[in-house]
Amino acid sequence: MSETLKREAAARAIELVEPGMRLGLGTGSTARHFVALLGDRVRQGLHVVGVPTSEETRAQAEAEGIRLTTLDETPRLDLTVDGADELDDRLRLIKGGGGALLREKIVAAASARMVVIADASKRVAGLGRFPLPVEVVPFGLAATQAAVEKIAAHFGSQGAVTLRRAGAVPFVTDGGHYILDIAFGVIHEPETLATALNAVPGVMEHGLFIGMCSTAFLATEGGVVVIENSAG
Ligand SMILES: O=C[C@H](O)[C@H](O)[C@H](O)COP(=O)(O)O
Repeated sequence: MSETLKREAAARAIELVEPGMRLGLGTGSTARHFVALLGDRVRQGLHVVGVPTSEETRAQAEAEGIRLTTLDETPRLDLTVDGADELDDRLRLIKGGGGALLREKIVAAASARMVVIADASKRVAGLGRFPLPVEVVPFGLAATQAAVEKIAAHFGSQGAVTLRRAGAVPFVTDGGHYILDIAFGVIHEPETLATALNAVPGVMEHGLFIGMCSTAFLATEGGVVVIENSAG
């Protein structure tokens, strides 16, 4: 996706921001455009407060001069704007390609509204083309991975469950956890899979965001397509 299209999707989401709003600030290359545009608005005098979903976004938002808060100080947010790795027509999402899924999900759950910004290539008929990230605690990794592999096989995974790496060492999330990426191909029952993964000791969170997103702005060469989901 070109940076221009990412920015167009972000610009549509900026139109939803109103003075005084409490915002969740997403993570990734598309959310980065939203934070940059928000910084422009703040410099023009807009008063909002934001909760970043990663240390990367925190650093960007601070550099942009956006006032930040925490969910401890501000437990309810008005709007979260974030990217996604995949979404279907019911606005079920896969997130976590950048490893920020745990904070992203906590922030989205604390928000009255979650809006996804992405390009149309992220839209799929069925989730699972993008490997599903599962965040796990380092303690007991082999046992947790074995349990996740069993679930992956039960739910039709045709591929591997892979420990995400950053060079020679495991990738470590902002929360100090590891990521297992499950190659599915197609996930036939995302809701049931989500429940099964949530039940594994050692699994902190997974990248299936179901029933959380209410609106998506998908940028195409021909303009921004809007998908709404009243259940989100
Ligand atoms: O952990 C990362 C997040 O879930 C991102 O929002 C997701 O990976 C999409 O990122 P991008 O906008 O760079 O494609």
